[in-house]
Amino acid sequence: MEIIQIQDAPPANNEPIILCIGKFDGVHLGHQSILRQAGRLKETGQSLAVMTFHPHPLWALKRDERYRQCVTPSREKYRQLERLGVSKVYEIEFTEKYAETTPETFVYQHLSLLNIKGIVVGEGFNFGKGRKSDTDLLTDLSADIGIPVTIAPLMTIGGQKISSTDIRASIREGQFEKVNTLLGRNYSVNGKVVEGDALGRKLGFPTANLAPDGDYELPGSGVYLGSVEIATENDMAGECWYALINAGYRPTVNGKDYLIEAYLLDFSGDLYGKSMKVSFIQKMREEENFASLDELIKQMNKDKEEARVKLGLNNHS
Ligand SMILES: Cc1cc2nc3c(=O)[nH]c(=O)nc-3n(C[C@H](O)[C@H](O)[C@H](O)COP(=O)(O)O)c2cc1C
Ligand SMILES: Nc1ncnc2c1ncn2[C@@H]1O[C@H](COP(=O)(O)OP(=O)(O)O)[C@@H](O)[C@H]1O
Repeated sequence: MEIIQIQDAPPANNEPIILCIGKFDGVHLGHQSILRQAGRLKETGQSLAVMTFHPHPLWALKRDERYRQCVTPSREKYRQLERLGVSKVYEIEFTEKYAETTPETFVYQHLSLLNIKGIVVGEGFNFGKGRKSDTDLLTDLSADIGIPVTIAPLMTIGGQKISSTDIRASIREGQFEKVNTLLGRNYSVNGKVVEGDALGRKLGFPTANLAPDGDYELPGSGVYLGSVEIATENDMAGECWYALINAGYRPTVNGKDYLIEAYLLDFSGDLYGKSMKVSFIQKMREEENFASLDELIKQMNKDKEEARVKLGLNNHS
């Protein structure tokens, strides 16, 4: 997949494309349905392209904290888009200056440089400077340069529209049954295994400490059931292990900074420096401040047993 970073107009290109425009944070079920709709419009010889923005406009312009972190920071977003058949991404660096782009400039001067056979956006899509820059205006301006626009209806679950903002809030609350349903896959954080205080192995629970590779919306403190995929040399498709994940501040050992660490069930080996994908399945309990390390170990053993029962693993290791 080709990723083209731009600050305003894209470089002129004659390759015929169907273009989806949006932030696509999370590449959730709603986004997936927009991409599927675009895929259906695609004729032989045409490819699927996405035009997206980074950072989120509401962070860039209003410093609204709810929009700083992402369900899928760029790298993970592009990995998910590629899986869904997208072969080209235009990533617009969203700045205060870019926000001044009028709808007319965006369509007549930017989009016109590409060979767009159709545009697909979700219902409620907004673009360009000014309040009336909605899907109707996009449809009208695009019609002037001969591009049909399809508005994909917003997908709902239980009467509620699927939204990246809600998903981010649910990640903070550790509600992974809900998050994973809305994403259509398990929420995950990618990164490298880094060294910690080397206490885990003394407690009988070595934990691979994660340095995330992007600005992820991170789970609230707690102990989670999940899995860890260890990357092979160049990609993320590697061995997968169930895991107990501790996210938070480790009050028992006076931890300072927020950390995600994973104890891989039935694994032994050296993971330092490897890339891993930590996926969250469900919350098991809150992180607690135990009076002693012995009490922490006792609880971790209970956690392990509970996890094995939940996962249907036999209890011999
Ligand atoms: C299953 C599991 C549950 C944990 N629960 C807690 C907890 O409730 N409170 C806490 O302070 N730390 C908890 N921890 C974190 C440990 O304190 C931490 O793994 C240990 O201090 C080792 O740190 P290290 O990786 O820096 O060596 C938990 C870790 C695991 C693997
Ligand atoms: N089952 C396991 N789960 C996680 N890490 C393991 C496991 N077995 C061995 N390891 C190794 O042990 C390291 C963690 O040991 P630990 O004593 O917690 O040290 P640190 O504080 O540096 O993370 C991991 O980074 C990994 O290399």
